[in-house]
Order: sequence, then structure tokens, then C-alpha cells
Amino acid sequence: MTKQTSQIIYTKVDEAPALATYSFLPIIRAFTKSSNIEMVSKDISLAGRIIANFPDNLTDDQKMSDHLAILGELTQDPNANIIKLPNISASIPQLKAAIKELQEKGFNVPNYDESEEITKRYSKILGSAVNPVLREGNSDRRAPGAVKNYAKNNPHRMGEWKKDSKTAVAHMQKDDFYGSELSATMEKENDVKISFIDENGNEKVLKASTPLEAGEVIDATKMSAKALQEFYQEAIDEAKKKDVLLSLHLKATMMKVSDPIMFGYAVKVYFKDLIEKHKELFDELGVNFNNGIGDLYYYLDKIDADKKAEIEADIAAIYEKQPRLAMVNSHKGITNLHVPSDVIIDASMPAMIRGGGKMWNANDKEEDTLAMIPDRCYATTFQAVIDDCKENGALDPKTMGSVPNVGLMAKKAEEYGSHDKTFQAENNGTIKVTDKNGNEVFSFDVEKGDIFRMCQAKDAPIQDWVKLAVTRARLSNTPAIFWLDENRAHDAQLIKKVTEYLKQHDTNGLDISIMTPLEATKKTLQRMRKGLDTISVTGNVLRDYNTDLFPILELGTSAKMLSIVPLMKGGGLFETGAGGSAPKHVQQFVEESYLRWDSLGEFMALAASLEHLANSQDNEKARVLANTLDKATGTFLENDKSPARKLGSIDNRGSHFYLTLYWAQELAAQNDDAELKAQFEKVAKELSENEEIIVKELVENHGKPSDIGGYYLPDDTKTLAAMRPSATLNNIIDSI
Ligand SMILES: NC(=O)C1=CN([C@@H]2O[C@H](COP(=O)(O)OP(=O)(O)OC[C@H]3O[C@@H](n4cnc5c(N)ncnc54)[C@H](OP(=O)(O)O)[C@@H]3O)[C@@H](O)[C@H]2O)C=CC1
Ligand SMILES: O=C(O)CCC(=O)C(=O)O
Ligand SMILES: [Mg+2]
Repeated sequence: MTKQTSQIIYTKVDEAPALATYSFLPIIRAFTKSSNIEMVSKDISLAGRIIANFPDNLTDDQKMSDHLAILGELTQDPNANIIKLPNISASIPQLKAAIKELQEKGFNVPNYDESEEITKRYSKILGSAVNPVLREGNSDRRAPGAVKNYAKNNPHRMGEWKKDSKTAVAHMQKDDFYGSELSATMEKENDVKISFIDENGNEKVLKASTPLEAGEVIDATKMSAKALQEFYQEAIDEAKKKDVLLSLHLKATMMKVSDPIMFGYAVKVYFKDLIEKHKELFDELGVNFNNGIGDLYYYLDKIDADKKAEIEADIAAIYEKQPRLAMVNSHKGITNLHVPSDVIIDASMPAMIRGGGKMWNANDKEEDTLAMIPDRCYATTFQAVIDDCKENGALDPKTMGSVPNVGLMAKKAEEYGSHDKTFQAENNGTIKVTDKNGNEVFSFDVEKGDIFRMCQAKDAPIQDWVKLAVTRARLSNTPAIFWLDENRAHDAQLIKKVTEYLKQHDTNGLDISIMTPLEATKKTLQRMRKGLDTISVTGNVLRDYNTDLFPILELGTSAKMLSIVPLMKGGGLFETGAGGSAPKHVQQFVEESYLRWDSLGEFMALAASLEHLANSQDNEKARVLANTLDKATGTFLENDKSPARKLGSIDNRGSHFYLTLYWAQELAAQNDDAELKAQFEKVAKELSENEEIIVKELVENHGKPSDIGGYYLPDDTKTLAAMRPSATLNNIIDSI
């Protein structure tokens, strides 16, 4: 009897992981097709999403269906099995660059700011637009034993931490999101309206309806623009006084409404003298500093040469007067304040801490930095890690414990879902939240420019999160800490729920506690230094921060994380690593045909996906594929076949070859499935006999530029050729 074919979705994304896919997906397809598994590609890349959302003026050939919407629906299907690679969460400058590239390639898509209606349509594509749609479950991220052991035996380089390091975090002391938050749990189902009431009592409805379920936690808060600007000024003065770099760490991509505004205020305070002097011209040009100082450079090319020279001289004078900015690319003069998506807090703070508290200055030298993280909700965590490193020195990857994370994120939980409920006050007045009976739920006095934000966390995801935490603590016999601060309004509501829901589980013998993020960080680090593991059970933002922070310190990168999202409807979403799409890697690939992207995350996600398929669809061949892939990944780690950072050895494509070789060898060696054994004995033999020639063909072009025909929409034929350069390997794979 032939079994029905099962589908695994493999997402088409952007930048480095997209390049890796050109090499790896044909291999996966070849290995799985005899097991009734079809690997289906769905395009969630930035370019793909633009094309899907703006079919208006495209030819039939160019049009594409909305794959993200299709996958969003699929998450509700118990049979869903999706492997999700990291995609770009685009800032406005990235979105504009992608639009420009598409237009140059003959796609008649509109400009971002062509009209209010078009900008509104683009807002669906802006920032973190994919993950909240697909993440219909909570998050379970950890370093598997084999990966952790590999890191202990092959420790990555850690920068030295000195006791007198001047590196520190600067955060606000009042009038931030943390200090202003109000929260409530809905007793019954309800619907709330958000409105702005001006000083004359006129109401403007900002969002007419937000349906709420019984048991749902909602909270609202504001950030005072005045207090934020004062904070930036104080931090600027402090960095100057201490003679350290100044850096800003926000999440302008994931927090796509609030954080670009906060980024913009930093630019406006740092470049105050420049902006005051040229205010009229900048207004006339339409410069938007929320897009970074880079936005001004864009317009500078459009004005007359004398004026441009004058402004450039004024910019130089600012750099002379103000503290030195941390650099993104010193060769190109790109600073931390250039583009809001270049320095993203989840990856930027850990990389700085891994490097001994240093960032890069304009002379390509490392220096201490004052790291501005305005809001106190999460800033103290990073400060605690820095304090610990100053006191006790750098952590030691050879001995340190691990910090798996169980994160609340389903149904757009917490700040993750705040995009359509975040507003900047257009004037002085009040922002009110009222329920359907006209009762006031929250009210905030606001001044012009203040940022208001409302968040939701539904009860079912919270229950699921508590259950996942208990399960993980039990399975790994590891203490778990809920990172919740009773002094924060939202967390106080969650603490009540967690305390209640924990009673529904057998926690006998488990060590489960609730601590403030600050205390949890200290405790976790203490245990870590003793080689002990501690599960961090966190809300959505700390999920994001912790799953880069601890892996980057433990493993050197969060690319090696196993990252599973058990979908609440029974399906599985398997994310690859916990990091991003590594734009720097593409630049290196184009310059020297060397792709240092590590696909370990993809290997682990694939094994987890195959295992899920085996269990959910009763496919024993999938189980054999999963088990053998797991073993192959172990051998891959033991033999250290990950790409190095620099040219000189195999890169991503070479690492795929070795994984393929080991996987085929494991399939040939197993005795659970005779058909797979017979099929892969031949493959393993061919691969191993041709190892030398294949490796030679794979590294032949290293050091020379490569042409992939685009950035956001690379040319398929060219990229395929660049990513599959070994004819010998291709022949073996294509004839499986
Ligand atoms: N799940 C998702 O969809 C996510 C998407 N993003 C998006 O990715 C983009 C880039 O984000 P950014 O904050 O710069 O973070 P990235 O994680 O992309 O890059 C930071 C650095 O991490 C290292 N790194 C990450 N993944 C790998 C890997 N697989 N192999 C080797 N090294 C790796 C690289 O370090 P080095 O250069 O030192 O080798 C890289 O330069 C943004 O558009 C962001 O929105 C970000 C996070 C998650
Ligand atoms: O959705 C995003 O913008 C990024 C998500 C991310 O960084 C993460 O999940 O770790
Ligand atoms: Mg992250």
C-alpha cells in the first residue's frame, strides 16, 4: 500500500540563510523523497512579501500568492510541519531598498511613501511581520547536549573583562514604559477602544476595537518624550565625561512602531545643533530622523553642492563636540545612529559582552562603551551581566552552565502584539482606554510626542507556557525560574496566573521559582559559573534577549540553538537557530565567494521536524531519517565541519557536503529500514569515494567575487550556480 505523501514546509527567506537554502534544500529533497515526504518551499522573504501584497501593476508572470497568509492559516492545522529560517524584519530604509531593487528589475511596485494608503499597505510588511503570524505557539529554545559538549571542548574566543572596564548600561530612572505601566485581567470577554482626548475635550479614536477574551491580561503604558530626551542628553554627557563610546541598543525591527521613534529622539538629541540650524531645510526636504541620520545623507545628494558641503562640515563639527559613536562600519563611516536596523539589541549587547565590553570605534579599534537602553523593563538584565563580568571576569565556555528558555509568545503575546496599539501623542492631552460599556480601563496624561503602547496576553497561551515550563523542567531535571517583577504592573498580573496554573501540574521534586529579571540574572549567572543549568521562563521580549544573550556567551552564536515552537493546535514550527539573517555574511559571500553561515540550526530543525512527522503521521521512515540525521549531526560536530569565520577552509557549502556524507553513512549503517539502507549504501559510497574532488570543486572559487544578481531578490540561476558549484556532488544528489 502506498502511503499518502506528507508535507514539510521549508521557508524561502532572505540574506545568508536564503543563500544556504540553495545548497541545502536540494539535498533534503533527495534524502526524503523515497520516504513519502514532500519538501514544499514557501516564500516569506521581504521581496516575496512585497510582490504578494502589491499585485496591482504586475504582469501575470510576476504575480505571486501570499505565502505568509497561507502559512498563517496552516498553523491552525494539526498536521502543520513548518521549518522556518530567519527572515528580514525590515526597517523603513531596508524596505525602501528592497522596493528600489524590485523596481529596477521591472516589478512595478509603488514607492513606500507614494500615498498614505500605500504606506499603510506597506506597514503590513514592515518590521517583524512574519514571526508573529507563524508563532502560534510558545517558544522552547535550548542548546542540545551534543552542541553544548562541542562548545565546552572547542571553546570560542571570549574577550577579557577587566575590573576597571568603563562599560556600563545607561537607562532611564522614571517616566519610561516600566514606570508608567498599568495592567488588568479581564474577568469577562470585552472590547476596548483607545482614544486621544485633546485639552479641549475633543476625542479622536485611535483604535476603535480590540476584542478581549475572558482571562486575558491587558496593559498599557507610556514613555515620556521629554524624559527620554533628557535621558539621552545625560547619557551623552556621561559618555563624553568618561571618554567612552556611546551606543544605542533598541529593537526597531521587532518593536517597529515604538522603537524607531525612540531611535529618532536619540538622533535628534545627539545632532541637536545641526538640526536646529537647518530645521527649515530639513523639514522642506522631509528628512525623517526616525530612520537614522542615514536618512539625511540620502537627501544630501539631492541638494546643491555648497549647501551639502556646509551641512557636512556641520556634521563633522558635531562629531568633534559629541562623544564618539560606536561604529557599524568604520570604513564606510556608518555609525550606530545611521540606520535603526544595524544595531539590534538582542544580538548587539551579547556580542559586546562576549567581546569583553567593547565596541568598535572609527579607527577600527575596540573601546569601552556606554550602552543606552532607555527603558528599565529589561535594561537591568544586561547591567547585571556586565557587573558580574567586571567582578568575576569573562564567563568560561569550557565550564559554564546552560540557560534554556521557555518563552511566552503565542497569539502575539505582550509587546510583540503591540504594533497596532502603539501611538505617538500628536498633542498634549489624555489617552484613554474604555471598554464597551463606556467604563474607563486606563487613562494616561500625555504630552506631545509621548509614546503610548498597549499589549495583550491571552489566557490560553499563558496556561500553555506554564505547562511547557513544567514539562521542560521535568524532562531535563533542571531548575526553572519565571522572570517576573512584582513591581511591574503587567508582571504582577502574570505572577497571579503562574501561581494558580502551577498548582494544576505535578511539580513534585521540581525547583520552580519566580524572581525579578535582575535577581533571576544574578542567580542564573551564579549557577552558570558553577557549571549548572537554569531554565529561564520569560515573557516575549526576554525570550528574544535571553536566547541570544546566553547562547552567544555559551556557544559563540545563537545559530546553534534548537528552537521549537509547539503550535497550540498540534502542529510543529521548527525554527533554525535563534539568530537573524546575518547581512554581513552576504557581503562577504559577494566579495570572496565565502559563506560563513553555519547551518547547524537548519540541521537540528530538520531532525526535529522529521521526528514530529514520524510521530504525528505514523511515518517510520521519517523516524529513521530523523535518528540518522541526529547521529550525523553529532559526527559533524565531533569532526568540526562548521564553516570557519575566515576563508581558508570549507564554507557553508562544504559543511552541507559533510553533513550529507555522514547522513548517508548513517542511513547505510542502520538496520531499521532495509529500503533506505540499500538506497543510501550506494550514495554513501559515491560521496566518500569522491570526497577529495567534491571539496576541491567546492572551494575552487573562494577568494573571488561571486555574482548572485541581486540582494533582496537574487537571481535564481546565478545563485543556484554559485551555491552548487560541485558538479560531482550535484550528480550524486540529483540521481538519488
Ligand atoms: N527569526 C528571525 O526571523 C530573526 C530575524 N532577524 C532579522 O535578521 C536581520 C539581522 O539581524 P541582526 O540583529 O544583525 O542579527 P544576526 O543574528 O543576523 O547577525 C548577528 C551576527 O550573528 C552571527 N550569526 C547569526 N546567525 C549565524 C549563523 N547561522 N552562522 C554564523 N553566524 C551567525 C553572525 O556573527 P559574526 O558576524 O560575528 O559571524 C552575525 O553577523 C534583521 O533583519 C533582523 O530583523 C533577527 C533575529 C531573528
Ligand atoms: O521577529 C523579529 O523581528 C525577530 C525575532 C527574533 O529576534 C527572535 O525571535 O529571536
Ligand atoms: Mg532574537
